[in-house]
Amino acid sequence: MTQTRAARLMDGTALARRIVEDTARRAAELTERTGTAPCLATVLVGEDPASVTYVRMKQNRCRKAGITSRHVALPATTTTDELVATLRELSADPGVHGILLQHPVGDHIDERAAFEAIAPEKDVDGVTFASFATMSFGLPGFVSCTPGGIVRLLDEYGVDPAGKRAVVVGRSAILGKPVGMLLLARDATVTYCHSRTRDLSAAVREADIVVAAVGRPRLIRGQDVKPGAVVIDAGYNPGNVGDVDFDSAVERASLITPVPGGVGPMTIATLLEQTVTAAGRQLGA
Ligand SMILES: Nc1nc2c(c(=O)[nH]1)N[C@@H](CN(C=O)c1ccc(C(=O)N[C@@H](CCC(=O)O)C(=O)O)cc1)CN2
Repeated sequence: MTQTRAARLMDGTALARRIVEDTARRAAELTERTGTAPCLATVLVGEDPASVTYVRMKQNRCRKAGITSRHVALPATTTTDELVATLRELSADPGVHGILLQHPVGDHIDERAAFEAIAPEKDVDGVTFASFATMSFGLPGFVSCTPGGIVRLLDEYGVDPAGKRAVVVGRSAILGKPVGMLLLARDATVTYCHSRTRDLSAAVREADIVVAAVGRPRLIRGQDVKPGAVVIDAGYNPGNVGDVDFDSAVERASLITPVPGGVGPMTIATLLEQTVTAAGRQLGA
């Protein structure tokens, strides 16, 4: 008789719904107490269809949670200086409590310069150097949203990273690097893999926790997953395909995030939660 072992799914949709419900309660209390609703400014450069969809999802969720949103749509021809000026204006505007610059912004723009124009107290997407530093040192501040959401999922499913080998595949500024720092802060032994890693399969086979965050469809295959490992798929690829080959990985992992319904919803829930926190601090409540 053959025995099949399939991993438990980590349900990001359900956890995100609970976080958004709690955030909506906090937003209502804050609005009642201060007479001002929390406000998130979303900034989109160009009309990349995926980015348009993500920004719309964020605005819809804001509306449902009692957070107002102000949208700034800029043409694809926007220069770095123009984008920086827009973000500085929003940073100085007392009616805006959080700022989200949708990534990517286009190759002709210096994205880092743009991120750094966001005031740290309004950096609810956790993309500035200041947020990276506070997050890495476990100090008060805002975490990068997808990494923050991943750690919440691990907590929810009772996964303690302490002493575990965590392999992060990808080193982007808003995902790979910060998720590694959060896992390190939880005492995991963290290895980063990237395009110059010599033997990715060998590294992944050692991992108790794998975070796939590279944007390469189905790069991580079941045969490379250590039996019983926790597999987090943070890949966003066209057609809702993750970076993990789910069908093979689910047979080896103990816990795995699906795509869709895993990490994605947690990204937006974290953004909303941090927007209300930012508003509370700025409104002195
Ligand atoms: N400034 C930022 N830019 C980008 C981020 C980010 O966190 N900050 N992350 C990604 C894209 N992203 C948010 O912007 C995002 C992607 C996917 C989801 C999501 O909930 N996906 C669903 C499926 C959605 C669908 O049905 O199409 C899921 O996985 O279940 C949320 C946010 C890049 N840019």
